[in-house]
Amino acid sequence: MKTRFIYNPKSGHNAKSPHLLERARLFIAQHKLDADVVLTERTRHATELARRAVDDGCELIVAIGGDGTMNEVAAALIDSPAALGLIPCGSGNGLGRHLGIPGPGKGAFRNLLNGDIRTIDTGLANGIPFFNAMGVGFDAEISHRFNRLTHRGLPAYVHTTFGTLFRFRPQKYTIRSGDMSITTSAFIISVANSDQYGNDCFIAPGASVDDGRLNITVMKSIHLFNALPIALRLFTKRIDGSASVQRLLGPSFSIERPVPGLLHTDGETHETAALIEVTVRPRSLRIMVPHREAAAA
Ligand SMILES: Nc1ncnc2c1ncn2[C@@H]1O[C@H](COP(=O)(O)OP(=O)(O)OP(=O)(O)O)[C@@H](O)[C@H]1O
Repeated sequence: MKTRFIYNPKSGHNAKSPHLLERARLFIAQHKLDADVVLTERTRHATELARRAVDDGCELIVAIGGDGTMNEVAAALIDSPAALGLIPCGSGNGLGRHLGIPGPGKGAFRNLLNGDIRTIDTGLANGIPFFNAMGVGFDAEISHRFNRLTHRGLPAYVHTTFGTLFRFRPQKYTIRSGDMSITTSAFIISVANSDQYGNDCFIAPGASVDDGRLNITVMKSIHLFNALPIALRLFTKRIDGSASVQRLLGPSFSIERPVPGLLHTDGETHETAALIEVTVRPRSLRIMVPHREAAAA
């Protein structure tokens, strides 16, 4: 299978140590693969590299990075015959965790040799693709601040979150889907394809990446007294029981706010219009996941 590895030297652990670059090259040599490794040089470059890989006839295109790199590579593979491979090494790895794709020290490379191909849904927010989750409000603000940090990881994420939490003000939104319309003040509106943001923080427990539907989670208010209980619920898949949370499921939604602002797609932020149209493109991305028997073992 003609394969190309796309390595982001700036993501997660790669920024601290380039050992995965060497590991990928060694893996190719050891298994005599028809494969090569290319490095990203700037934001969005991974999409260009992945497009070129598809044009070159690659059947497997492997992102070595976090959810941002995964998103950029996957964006070029929508509706293409090429499959995405993941060596998840970012700070959250939401899609990889949801799909049971192990980290590089735990079988991610082996998975590329003996994995199964699954075809998953793609979400689009005003035309911008996402594969794990998109969101507005506090969610997008945190992504924006987090992306500007030089030191990432769970401790930095927790620090950024709590540093911003009590200063952030909820905004008014109208969510529409078919005949349904809800106007509410919300702290976060998250639209998830998978069940988690990353780091086993479950924003949409029970979500499926191939059911042709997206999961909206509206968090209405977060304040001094409910922040910790909500955090505990997020990490124990019990967010549904919170009085501050409302969930919706469907193939398309619009989310309207009074003014334009930020949204994030898989953790990368974008300025966008006040009206956000969110749609799903069912089963449009092929991705290599652990072989069913190996995953069950
Ligand atoms: N050579 C480069 N120089 C600077 N930025 C880059 C380069 N290559 C890719 N990027 C950008 O690096 C960003 C971070 O990548 P990625 O999300 O994979 O890592 P992460 O943020 O550490 O992981 P996670 O999303 O899991 O937290 C992406 O926005 C990507 O566009």
